[in-house]
Amino acid sequence: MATRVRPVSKRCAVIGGSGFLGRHLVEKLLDRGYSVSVFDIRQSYELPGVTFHQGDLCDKQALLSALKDVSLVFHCASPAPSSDDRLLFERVNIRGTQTVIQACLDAGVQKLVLTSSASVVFEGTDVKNGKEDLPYAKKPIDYYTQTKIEQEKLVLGACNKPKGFLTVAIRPHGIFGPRDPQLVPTLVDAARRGKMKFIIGDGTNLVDFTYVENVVHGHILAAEHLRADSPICGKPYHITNDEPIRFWDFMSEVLVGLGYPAPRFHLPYTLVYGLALLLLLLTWILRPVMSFKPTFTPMRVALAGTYHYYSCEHAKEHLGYKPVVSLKEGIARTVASYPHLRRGA
Ligand SMILES: NC(=O)C1=CN([C@@H]2O[C@H](COP(=O)(O)OP(=O)(O)OC[C@H]3O[C@@H](n4cnc5c(N)ncnc54)[C@H](O)[C@@H]3O)[C@@H](O)[C@H]2O)C=CC1
Ligand SMILES: CC(C)CCC[C@@H](C)[C@H]1CC[C@H]2C3=C(CC[C@]12C)[C@@]1(C)CCC(=O)C[C@@H]1CC3
Repeated sequence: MATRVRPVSKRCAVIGGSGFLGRHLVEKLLDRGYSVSVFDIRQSYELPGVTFHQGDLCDKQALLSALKDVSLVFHCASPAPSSDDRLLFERVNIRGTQTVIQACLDAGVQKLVLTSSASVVFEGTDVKNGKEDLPYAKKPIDYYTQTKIEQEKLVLGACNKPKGFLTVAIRPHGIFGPRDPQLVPTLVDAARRGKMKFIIGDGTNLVDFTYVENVVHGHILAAEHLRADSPICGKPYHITNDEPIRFWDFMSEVLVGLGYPAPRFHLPYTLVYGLALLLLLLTWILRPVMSFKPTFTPMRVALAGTYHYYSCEHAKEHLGYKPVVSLKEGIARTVASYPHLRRGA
């Protein structure tokens, strides 16, 4: 029997495909008939239809073998924001992204979709219904954000219609869902250590939390709309759930869903932010003798106590984007996916 040959245009690569978002993206791409090449420094699963290439994205030769016969690349690799390691962020997010672009050009890749972040415009002060034309943060709140800005500029700047190399950036915000190693585990860890009794500020600040499948949907729409005659070339797009929620209501729903009490007592924002700065200073001073990671970093306190929600009108208009999973359903699926993090488990 003759084997069915997939068209070349249905072969894509996901750099960072072993991660939380990357794996969800890979699964949806497979559903949609793509064959996928995953490039990552670690291999976290096996799936039929996926070829794994283990390597560091700063290594162009390693990347080139993963990009063979690939016309579309998704770049969603990054060190974890909590690592706060300046040199690592600069190496991977800036120099590594330059290497990714060069490898795409050398391999004849036609489309590059970057996972950026809505945080590229966040400076620790309120952003309400922020659109894509907000300026990049002049004083980025941490090294992660600083290097995500440089990364986005590099990818969007590399868009070159005459060369047939098209790029676009997706800016998600507060991604959550099954298998997320960051949001729910950090929250539950803080709750188990009795640190989730307090609401920072008055608790009315609205923010975006975006269910992972909506973020995946935005990426695939962007890839499929990326053509030389499309207005999306070289542009960033916010992808959110389009349902801003109070930060502390979201935290409470997840905590209560997992059997923990909701935070109740209010603490002034400036006091907690000041304490977080002091704690950060202490970690630097004590680094030669001991190392510890504070739960309440200035970045987390800023995210917990300010408004940060973004408009996804441009994505609706140019990509035909509409969230596919509501916030309520996303929270329910997420809570159900963490039985091992339930209180008493
Ligand atoms: N989680 C969130 O709330 C948000 C995430 N993002 C962005 O989404 C993307 C994916 O994030 P997550 O899935 O949450 O993170 P993750 O940590 O689960 O996945 C990142 C993947 O990148 C890989 N990686 C890191 N350094 C690498 C290197 N040098 N070479 C090859 N692979 C490398 C890791 O092994 C990991 O599998 C990142 O670019 C992140 O900046 C943007 C907005 C919000
Ligand atoms: C201890 C509590 C005050 C907070 C626990 C939850 C936090 C770990 C998360 C709440 C908002 C999240 C968030 C991100 C990481 C996890 C949180 C801080 C990002 C920084 C991830 C990377 C981005 O690009 C932006 C995200 C904004 C929201």
